[in-house]
Amino acid sequence: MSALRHIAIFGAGAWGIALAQNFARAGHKVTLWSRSPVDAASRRLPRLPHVALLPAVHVTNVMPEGADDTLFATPTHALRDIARVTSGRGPVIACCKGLERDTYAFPADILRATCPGRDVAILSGPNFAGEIATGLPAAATLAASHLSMAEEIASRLATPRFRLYASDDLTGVQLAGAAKNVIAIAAGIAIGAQLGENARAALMTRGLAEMHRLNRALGGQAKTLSGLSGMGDLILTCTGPSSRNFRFGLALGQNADARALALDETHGIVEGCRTAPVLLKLARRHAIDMPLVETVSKLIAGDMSVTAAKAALMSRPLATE
Ligand SMILES: NC(=O)c1ccc[n+]([C@@H]2O[C@H](COP(=O)([O-])OP(=O)(O)OC[C@H]3O[C@@H](n4cnc5c(N)ncnc54)[C@H](O)[C@@H]3O)[C@@H](O)[C@H]2O)c1
Ligand SMILES: O=P(O)(O)OC[C@H](O)CO
Repeated sequence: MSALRHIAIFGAGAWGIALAQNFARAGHKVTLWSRSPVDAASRRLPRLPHVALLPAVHVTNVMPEGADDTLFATPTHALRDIARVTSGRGPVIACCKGLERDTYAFPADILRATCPGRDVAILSGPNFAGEIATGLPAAATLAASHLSMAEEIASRLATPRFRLYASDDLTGVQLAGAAKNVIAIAAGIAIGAQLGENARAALMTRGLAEMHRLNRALGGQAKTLSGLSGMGDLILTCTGPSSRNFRFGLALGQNADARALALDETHGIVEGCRTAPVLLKLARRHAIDMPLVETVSKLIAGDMSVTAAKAALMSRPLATE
């Protein structure tokens, strides 16, 4: 295992807590930054109240200093504001999955702009926070612009319970992480509306085809979409009932007032809701057809019913694959 490090994590939500526990369990010193005042004595944080923080995790709302590695586990829309006020040395690693609304920027673009001169990386994969927080085994992709950089960071941050696979495909990894949340909403809708398992499998597969089209146009590598951050995360999020994106879709498919649920972040961020319309605009900029992403965007906005969505998708011209 690598030498012990001081790791700063911004965002004390579900993912920040899980990462903190993982690194602390491996012996690293962890500073977990929370934007709200913290009751440090309880060693429990609201998002995962069943998890008692390990002693090596120091929770604070004061900017951490002197960390070897800095990770961001905030929602994507909060990343720019947080990253621009951090300082320090060592790599900055975004662990969020999404696209910024007005700029169409992926997390690595945001970190490049806000943390000039520092190495930038992305951590993404099939990772439910609750499982990692309790020490169950998992794996993810660690991507950077150069493979040697990704390998170096991955070897430092991998732990006995969290394997990291290096990649030099920032584009593919980030596109997959953003898009799978949108497809998971579609999968949830299919199950919620009792359209069946066949429909879910078809949505996942055709969703993956849409991801491939845009990935190609953006310059991402096809093989990335078969990896942990691609297929791996797509499978987990579309089939794992603890996915917030899937659960949001499920509620939408059951005609529940899901939009209110998505906007209420007290139950955790539903990134796919914010991502869907931005992803659609990005695809249009590149003249890429993403009918599934378009349909999910309309359903989220309340501009289409599930019945109309089913009819529209089933009556599209037949195609090859
Ligand atoms: N939960 C998971 O299983 C998981 C796994 C992998 C990746 N992710 C990704 O990690 C990111 C964070 O997810 P999460 O599950 O931790 O969400 P969460 O809703 O549980 O927590 C988000 C945290 O960010 C903080 N935050 C929100 N807005 C902020 C702002 N403007 N400034 C500062 N802090 C702010 C919140 O207070 C909260 O502590 C998302 O992009 C998500 O897709 C989540
Ligand atoms: O709960 P979700 O839908 O945000 O998914 C969490 C992770 O991204 C799964 O890898």
